[in-house]
Amino acid sequence: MGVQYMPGFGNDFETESLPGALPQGQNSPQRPAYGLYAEQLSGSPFTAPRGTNERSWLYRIRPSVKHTGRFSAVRFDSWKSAPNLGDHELALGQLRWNPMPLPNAETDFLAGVHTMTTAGDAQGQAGMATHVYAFNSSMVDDYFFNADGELLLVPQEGGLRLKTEMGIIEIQPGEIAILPRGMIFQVELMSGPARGYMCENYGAKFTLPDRGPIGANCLANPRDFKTPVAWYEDKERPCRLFVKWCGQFHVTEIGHSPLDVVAWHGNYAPYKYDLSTYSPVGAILFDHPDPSIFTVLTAPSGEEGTANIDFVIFPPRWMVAEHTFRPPWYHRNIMSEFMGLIKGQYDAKEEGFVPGGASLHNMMLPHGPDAFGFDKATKAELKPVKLEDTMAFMFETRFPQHLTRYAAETDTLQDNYIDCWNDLKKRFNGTPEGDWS
Ligand SMILES: O=C(O)Cc1cc(O)ccc1O
Ligand SMILES: [Fe+2]
Repeated sequence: MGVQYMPGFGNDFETESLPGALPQGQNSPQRPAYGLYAEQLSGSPFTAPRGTNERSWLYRIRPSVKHTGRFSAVRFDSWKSAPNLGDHELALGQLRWNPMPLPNAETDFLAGVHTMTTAGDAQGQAGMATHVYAFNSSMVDDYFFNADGELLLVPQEGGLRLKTEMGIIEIQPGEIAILPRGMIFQVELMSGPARGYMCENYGAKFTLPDRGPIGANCLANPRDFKTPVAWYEDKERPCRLFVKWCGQFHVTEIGHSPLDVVAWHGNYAPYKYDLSTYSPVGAILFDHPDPSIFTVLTAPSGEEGTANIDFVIFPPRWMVAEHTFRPPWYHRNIMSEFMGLIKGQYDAKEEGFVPGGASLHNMMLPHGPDAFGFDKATKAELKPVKLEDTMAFMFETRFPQHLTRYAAETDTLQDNYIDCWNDLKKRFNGTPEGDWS
């Protein structure tokens, strides 16, 4: 039987993998069915307002206290947390990277995560980190949870099977998954090696952006978000649970799998989303709108309209704007923009920004189409054009993004990125027509 999901964003779901395992009418019966233990997992303070109050009730073979023995410190040196300042000497600049190579040595998900940037402060529960991952082996008896934030996974190559406490999620490139803070999970490869991007959100959870005058439909529609049905493994053999907690890693050895939730109900749960179900709304007469029209998920910061993180995509779409420079305009931004490319080409950078690669346009640093893209767009015949077979994305944050030493020193860093604007020539010649040759 394939993996099954329940549709909806932030619903109050209920699911059981054995008949009658989920109590009805109450959360904490004296003796739950099947001898299960009842346990609450709180994703918000008890007293959070209804709209942001998140918790689930899990009915499991063992309570979570049995899934942690004594902890000991362990290191994953390539996974960094904010604040992580001053560990490299690369000067400020607009930056771009080639794809992280797939590893030769056996590497699992935890070892394959390499942090590119950190922003804000994990302990202050504000900010984020951007990571790239590449790995070639599945976690077998190892499990993990991240107390520092929820994880947004964006595969670029290779499918992932995310076995979580609350069910199994399978994602391919073009899909994303969100694993809530504290959720225990294991990552398996579905076929070959995997590469992709991950955003770690230290702040308030991702939610759907308000649509304002767009109305009740389009952009990311709630029914296209999928939460897995309950699934468990009753596995008794030596296992390890790794934990990331305030930027440090710890491990505890247990004699069984912690993925033992037979039934659950609630609204704190992992989910996936297929980016091809995003219904973009854009310019149908003239001008290039702000990229916020392509926001899939937003993680608010407490200040209205000022996201801790916006997750934005640049999906296939028609370009029809008249008398308009159609690609992104030149830009300086108080928000900091980390971009990746899942497939195809990005219209502002047809060369150099390749699938699996990344770019960083940090707070107030100018960016925009390269000279080739500018030339092409200013000379283009403005008939309807479809941007096809493409999917770029952006993790945009209100906080400046600080490079890790890995990002600053890796061989994949392009040393000539800023040359892409070299050939933008002066067009001003004192005449109203300008020099558009
Ligand atoms: O290409 C970028 O860096 C992101 C971006 C996209 C867009 O549509 C408008 C401005 C902008 O910076
Ligand atoms: Fe920008």
